Amino acid sequence: MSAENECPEPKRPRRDVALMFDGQILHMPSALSARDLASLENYLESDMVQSSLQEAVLHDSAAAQYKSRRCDSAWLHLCHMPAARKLKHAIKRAQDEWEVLPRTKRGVLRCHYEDVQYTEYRGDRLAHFKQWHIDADDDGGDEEDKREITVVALLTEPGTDFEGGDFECMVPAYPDGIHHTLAWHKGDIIAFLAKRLWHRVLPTTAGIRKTLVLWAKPPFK
Ligand SMILES: O=C(O)CCC(=O)C(=O)O
Ligand SMILES: [Fe+2]
Repeated sequence: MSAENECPEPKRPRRDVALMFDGQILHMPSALSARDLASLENYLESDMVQSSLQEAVLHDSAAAQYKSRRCDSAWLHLCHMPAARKLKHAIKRAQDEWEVLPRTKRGVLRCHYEDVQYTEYRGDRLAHFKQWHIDADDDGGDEEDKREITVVALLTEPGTDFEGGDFECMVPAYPDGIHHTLAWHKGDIIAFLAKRLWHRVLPTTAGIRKTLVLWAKPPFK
């Protein structure tokens, strides 16, 4: 068959990496390829991962306001997955933008990556993280409060794989800022400053919303 007769899958128009919402979110469209997503899907559906999903734990820092959350999470190494490399690449891209983590004299990023948080927001649980929160509190003393950069990868498609589950943010800050809803797609990655961006996830009303979150913090001495 000649190339003209082949019928490739329709591709979404390529979108560029963009700073959004007053520069508080760095949006990286299609950062995960169809192949990355397919291998992740197999792994995330395995008994090993499914049996380690647990009701997500609340962070008790007062300012971070982790008070209202209902979803299932597992902490994963993902070291063998191409997606892990892409998440770290997104952290590096965010560091280039915001310079919040140290670098070596040669300019190489020095940081500690947490394990990856995989979360399922199930429609049948009306799962959510609807409490406005930041991921780390400047004045907090918890290990989580050392987080500087958050990256989130969306693994299922809004409106197709799940309903609801909007990612919302408020800029410049909660409670008096402007309220935005992120328009993003399966395979997109966003990055933001863990101590700065006020955000939340509205209830998923059908299907399953799935995300990976990676946090980077300064290296241990
Ligand atoms: O799943 C998301 O889109 C973000 C989740 C979140 O805000 C968090 O785990 O702190
Ligand atoms: Fe968060």
